[in-house]
Amino acid sequence: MNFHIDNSDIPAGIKRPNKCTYKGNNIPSSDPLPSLQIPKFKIALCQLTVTSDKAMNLANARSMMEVAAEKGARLVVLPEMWVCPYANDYFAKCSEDLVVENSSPAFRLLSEVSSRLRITIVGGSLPEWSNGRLYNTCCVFGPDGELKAKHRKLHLFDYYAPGDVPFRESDFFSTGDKPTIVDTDVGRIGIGICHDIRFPELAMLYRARGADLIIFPGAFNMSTGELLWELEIKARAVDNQFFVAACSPSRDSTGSYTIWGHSMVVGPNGDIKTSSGHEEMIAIAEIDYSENQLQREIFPLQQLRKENIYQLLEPCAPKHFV
Ligand SMILES: NC(=O)CC(=O)C(=O)O
Repeated sequence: MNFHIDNSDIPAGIKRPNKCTYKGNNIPSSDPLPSLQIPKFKIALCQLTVTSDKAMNLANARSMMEVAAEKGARLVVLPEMWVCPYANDYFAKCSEDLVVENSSPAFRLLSEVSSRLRITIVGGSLPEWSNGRLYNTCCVFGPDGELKAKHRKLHLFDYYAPGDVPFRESDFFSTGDKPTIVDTDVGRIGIGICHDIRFPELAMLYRARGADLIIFPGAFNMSTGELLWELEIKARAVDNQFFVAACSPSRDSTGSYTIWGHSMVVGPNGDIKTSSGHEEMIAIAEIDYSENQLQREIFPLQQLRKENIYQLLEPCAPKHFV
């Protein structure tokens, strides 16, 4: 299992000095933990109701972020697809070009709110239009209102469960091609979008790069949500011994795709720090990164790894098991 982190997409000011090549058995045994110096802070997950009226969604996001900041949150998170319903009919018509200056109302909103309220915003995701392609994209803004990172969903959600409504994101979106890890005022954060949570290698990569927290804007449906939402969030947290936060739209959002909700923050030992129901609300939790360190002392998993035994070099043929 070889990973190469390319953070060339991250603005120069926040680039890590060295690129890191993670070769499976080469996970640093003691991560750099600059964030231990960061005092406890509050994270707010805004579980918005998304309608077919984009202007209304933007206004609603603005007021929920303002309430979150009033409640003391320094890190505010929005859900996957908060500018339009998570439905094929809306992606192209609600898309925004994030590069052409002033052409993205959502970009302007996130930049303005983050700088005015002096907060870090992980801006959920929106349909991004770029060079003739659509991406499902998350933007991260710092308290100076600057874009710090942009993550394009790496794993598109193509789903065909018998008896359930099929969904093919790949009919509309192109995939991203980079992991996204960003140093912010509230720690080193790895970003994934929804289905990205099902690929543990991505979270492991973020762990190897010293992430304190991973954030997944997401929108699981009623079947996958009930069975897997909490399980996936907890699994990524306990395997990697860091915080994981996942923020969903509320269930009464518009569209044929019914959303599970239950935005949640889970700590490094698997305990739920906050969890919403399925209705519109803001879920707030306190994050203390010393819990990551404590958990790593209680269970020193990194030191026990035996990559020489289970490193994934190639797809396993059955003969490997005899
Ligand atoms: N939005 C998604 O990627 C949906 C998903 O992963 C799910 O399980 O539902």
